[in-house]
Amino acid sequence: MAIGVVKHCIFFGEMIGEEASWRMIKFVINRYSGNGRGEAVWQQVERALRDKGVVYGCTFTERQGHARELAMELAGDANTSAVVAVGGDGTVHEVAGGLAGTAVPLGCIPAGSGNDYARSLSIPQSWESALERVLASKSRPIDTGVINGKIFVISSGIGFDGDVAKITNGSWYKRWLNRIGAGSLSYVVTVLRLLVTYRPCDVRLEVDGIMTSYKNVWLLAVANMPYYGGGMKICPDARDDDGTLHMCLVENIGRLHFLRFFPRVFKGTHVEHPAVHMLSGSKIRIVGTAPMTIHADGEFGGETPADVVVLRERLYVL
Ligand SMILES: Nc1ncnc2c1ncn2[C@@H]1O[C@H](COP(=O)(O)OP(=O)(O)OP(=O)(O)O)[C@@H](O)[C@H]1O
Repeated sequence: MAIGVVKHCIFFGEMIGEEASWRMIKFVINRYSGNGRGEAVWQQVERALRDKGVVYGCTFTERQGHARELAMELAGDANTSAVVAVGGDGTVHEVAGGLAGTAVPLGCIPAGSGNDYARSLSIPQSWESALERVLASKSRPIDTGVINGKIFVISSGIGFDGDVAKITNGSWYKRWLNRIGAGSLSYVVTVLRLLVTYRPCDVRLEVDGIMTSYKNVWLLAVANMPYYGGGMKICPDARDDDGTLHMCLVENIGRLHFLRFFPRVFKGTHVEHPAVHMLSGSKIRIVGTAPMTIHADGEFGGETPADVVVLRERLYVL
C-alpha cells in the first residue's frame, strides 16, 4: 500500500485522472533538514514545478528512517520515474538505501547542512540548477559501499570520524549554525572539541586479503566519493564508479600537530602528511583494540569490528 505517497501526492489540473498513471518524478522531502531549509527549498521547487507544468508526486518524511521506507515503496510503483531527495546527506543516504538494487534513479535537491553528496556529484547547491538537472533525467549507475550490512553512498568513517558525526548530529550548534546558513561549520566545531578528548587505539586492517597494523589510529575514512564532513576532501581520488573504496587512515600524531594539519583536508593536501596513509580496496576488515564508532554517510552505524565491501553499479543516480 502506497501510504505516504498517495496521501501526500499532488497531481496538477488536467493531469488528474487517466494521465495520473504516467511515470513521474517523486520527491521525498525532509522539511527539517538544514534546520528548516528543506521546507523552504521545497516550497520554491514546488512553485517552479507548477509553473513548468510538471507532473510530480511528493511526500514528507515523518521520522528518522522514513525516507528509506518511502523510497522502497516508491521504487515498487510502476509510475515512478525517479525519486528525488530534498534534504541533506542523511536524507540522501536513506533514499539511496531504499533505491539500491532497483532501476529507479536517485535525484537530489540539496537542502542540508553538509550536502557532500551533491558536492561530490557536482550537483549545484542552488535549488534552481539542481532541479534542472533532475528534470533532464539523465541517469548513470554508481557503486555503493556496505559496512556491517549498512549501505553508504558517500563514505563511512571509523573512530574520530564516527564520533564527529554522532556528536555533530545531536549538537545544539549544528541547529544554530544552520539557522545562519553556516551548517557545514558544525563539523569543524566538533572536530575542535573532540581533539581534546579523543583516545586513539591500535587497528588491524585487512584489505583484499592483505593484513596491516597501525598504532594510535585517529580515524579511518572509507570513501566512495571524495567529500565528507561539509566539504572536507578526505579521499581526493575516490570515484563512485571505479569498483573500489578509497581509504584515509591517520595514525600516531599528536593533538596539536593534528590540529595544525587538519585544515589541509579542505584542499585534499593532507594526503602528503607522513601520518596519513591512503589505501584502496574492495573488501575490508577493520578491528580496533577498543570499540570505534562507525558512521555511514554521517548516520550512526554502530561500532567496530567492521566488514566493508563495495557493490558495483548498485544505484542509479541523476
Ligand atoms: N520528520 C522528521 N523528524 C525528525 N527527523 C527526521 C525527519 N525526517 C528525517 N529526519 C532525520 O533528519 C536527519 C537529518 O537529515 P539530513 O541529513 O537530510 O539533514 P542535515 O543533517 O541538515 O544535512 P547534512 O546531513 O547534509 O548535514 C536524518 O537522520 C533523518 O533521518
